[in-house]
Amino acid sequence: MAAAHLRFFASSSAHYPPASHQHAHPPSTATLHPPRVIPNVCSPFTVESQVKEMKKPAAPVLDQDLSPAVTGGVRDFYGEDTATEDQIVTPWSRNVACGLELLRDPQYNKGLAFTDKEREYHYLTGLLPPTVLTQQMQENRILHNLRMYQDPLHKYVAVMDLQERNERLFYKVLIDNVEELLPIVYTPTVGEACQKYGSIFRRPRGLYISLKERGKVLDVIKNWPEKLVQVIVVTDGERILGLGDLGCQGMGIPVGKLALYSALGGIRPSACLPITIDVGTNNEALLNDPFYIGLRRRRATGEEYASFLDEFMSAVKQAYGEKVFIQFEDFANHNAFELLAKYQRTHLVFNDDIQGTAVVVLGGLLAALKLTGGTLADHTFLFLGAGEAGTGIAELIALEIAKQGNVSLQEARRKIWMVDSKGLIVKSRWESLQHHKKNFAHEHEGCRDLLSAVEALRPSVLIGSSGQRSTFTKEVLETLASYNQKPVVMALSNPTSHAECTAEEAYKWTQGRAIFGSGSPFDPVKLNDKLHISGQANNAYIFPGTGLGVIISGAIRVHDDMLLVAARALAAQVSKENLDKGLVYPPFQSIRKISANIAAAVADKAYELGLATRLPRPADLVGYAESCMYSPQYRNYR
Ligand SMILES: NC(=O)C1=CN([C@@H]2O[C@H](COP(=O)(O)OP(=O)(O)OC[C@H]3O[C@@H](n4cnc5c(N)ncnc54)[C@H](OP(=O)(O)O)[C@@H]3O)[C@@H](O)[C@H]2O)C=CC1
Ligand SMILES: CC(=O)C(=O)O
Ligand SMILES: [Mg+2]
Repeated sequence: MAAAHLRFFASSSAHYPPASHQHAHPPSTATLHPPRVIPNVCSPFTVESQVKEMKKPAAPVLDQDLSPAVTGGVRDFYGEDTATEDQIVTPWSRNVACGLELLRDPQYNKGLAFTDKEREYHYLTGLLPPTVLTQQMQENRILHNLRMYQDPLHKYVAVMDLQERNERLFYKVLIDNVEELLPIVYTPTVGEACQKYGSIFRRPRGLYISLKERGKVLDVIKNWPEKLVQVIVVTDGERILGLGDLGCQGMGIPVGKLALYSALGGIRPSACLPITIDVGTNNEALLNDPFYIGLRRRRATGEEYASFLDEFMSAVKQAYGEKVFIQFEDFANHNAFELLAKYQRTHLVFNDDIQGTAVVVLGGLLAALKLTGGTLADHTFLFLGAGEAGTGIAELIALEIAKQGNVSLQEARRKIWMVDSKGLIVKSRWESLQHHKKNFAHEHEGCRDLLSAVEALRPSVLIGSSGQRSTFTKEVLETLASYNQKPVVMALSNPTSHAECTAEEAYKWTQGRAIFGSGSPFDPVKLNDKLHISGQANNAYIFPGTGLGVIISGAIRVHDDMLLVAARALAAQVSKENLDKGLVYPPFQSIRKISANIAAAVADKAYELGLATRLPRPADLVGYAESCMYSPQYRNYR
């Protein structure tokens, strides 16, 4: 029933029963009402686990349908009410927070925005200076202070501190100033933050699951206080952006991605769980760094790695049910393809680097067709980099060409060429090629480098997914522009220091004719009195809306057709005004609207494919998606 799924998106804080009705459970949204029905007052309940461990695991409850039990009330989520004496449970309890404890709880703290009445009722009088500020005034003050920092890493630390202090204010500031703050909480600054995570570490955020916990992963997951987790972003830290193996310090990425899930896609922060799986690191500098926060051992591989990941994936399902959306992020490609292929049969998984990136690039290319003319099949695509991002994008482009032109996938793939670290991928290299590259090994003479491949193949679209800076050289881009009126150039690699070229280089070396997008943002470029604004070809356009679409429809799997419609939905939101400026992505400013549209398209496809479980299908999916989105406005406390 509609009410059953609406429940998941209402604010949990607004609906807690009074203290006299406390359960032995953490606060749950299970008794929530549809999201539009939000009372003005709530009590700031906090959750505590009083005893860490008892005897042995409670029976897992696999079904995450939180419909009230027959007798009413909250579903026995972890089977704690039905546990026998032999079984161990985690004794969660809940309190009404007040005084300093309330000020230190980021979920409920409002700082100087607590009203006099709230201060009196919640024992805050005297703990705050007398001024009462509005949330907007608080935001203005935060921005004023942030803008005083010159170093982006200082801004990162300040913004993360805000998230630790006052979650709603953090999200309001982020949502209202997304274009200014995205480069701080996300690429490029998050890359530097991960490199220095050990030094800037203040308070832990997210869940660290290390090999030390082998055999006890479910117990570790149960330490996480939120029980209604809907999205997990997990990394093992082996390929963090283009920065390589950062081990346990990769945690900045799941934390950052999930902040975007809430800010850009409207998933409730409490439903988001960042996880880092620490299986060691092969980064010598980190292993020798006294401030390194992870396990000091080399990476587990083979059976040791695979069985640990297996234990993790089963534990997640046991803890949060079948429909928790698990996003793999920044795994090295020797694991990423295999993990996706293996777990997409049994879990609701999504690999952002393979699938999310594919969608954002396809979306940009579909929009670019309005500038270049023709169809996708009229183009020749050349990639520098044939890893997760590169081959993921290539496969989705081929799928779209095949669907549009009613041709076979094999034929569609012939439009696509790839260069890896050993040169052009051609048939003669077949025996030594990794599996994910084989579909793009065509009959052709080998080319040693990108320039000779450009000369030989004369592509119209050049895509960089190599993680290698400055590889789109002057010669490469000039050659591309010598026979293309409007060459499409995407320098996807992150962070900025790893981009294949800068925006300035792309425009300068193509005489301002390039249609350019990059993984990390570049400032507008002025060339011959014309201002060129480039788009950010980053999966941040995609994963928040895709995740929202999956959740609101209760989809049980991610199907390729859901990715195609997400790309088309993104392209459809590029206006004529954007295109006139050379932009093939809509501005991030309207990202929540963009995410709602992507969510609606993904959900619609899930219903059409019979993969959706939340029935009946809402008639107005865009409106429904918007109504489900988290709002960071403060609530009034009684
Ligand atoms: N904008 C966005 O949204 C996204 C951007 N990215 C970025 O893309 C980059 C690559 O990520 P990903 O695909 O996951 O990484 P992978 O490691 O899976 O792939 C990298 C590819 O680049 C190739 N390569 C490395 N060095 C060179 C070189 N000198 N010349 C030619 N090819 C080279 C590798 O070749 P070989 O196979 O021979 O080793 C490999 O095929 C990263 O910087 C990442 O940040 C990733 C996801 C999303
Ligand atoms: C954006 C992203 O996911 C990456 O660079 O890995
Ligand atoms: Mg990534």
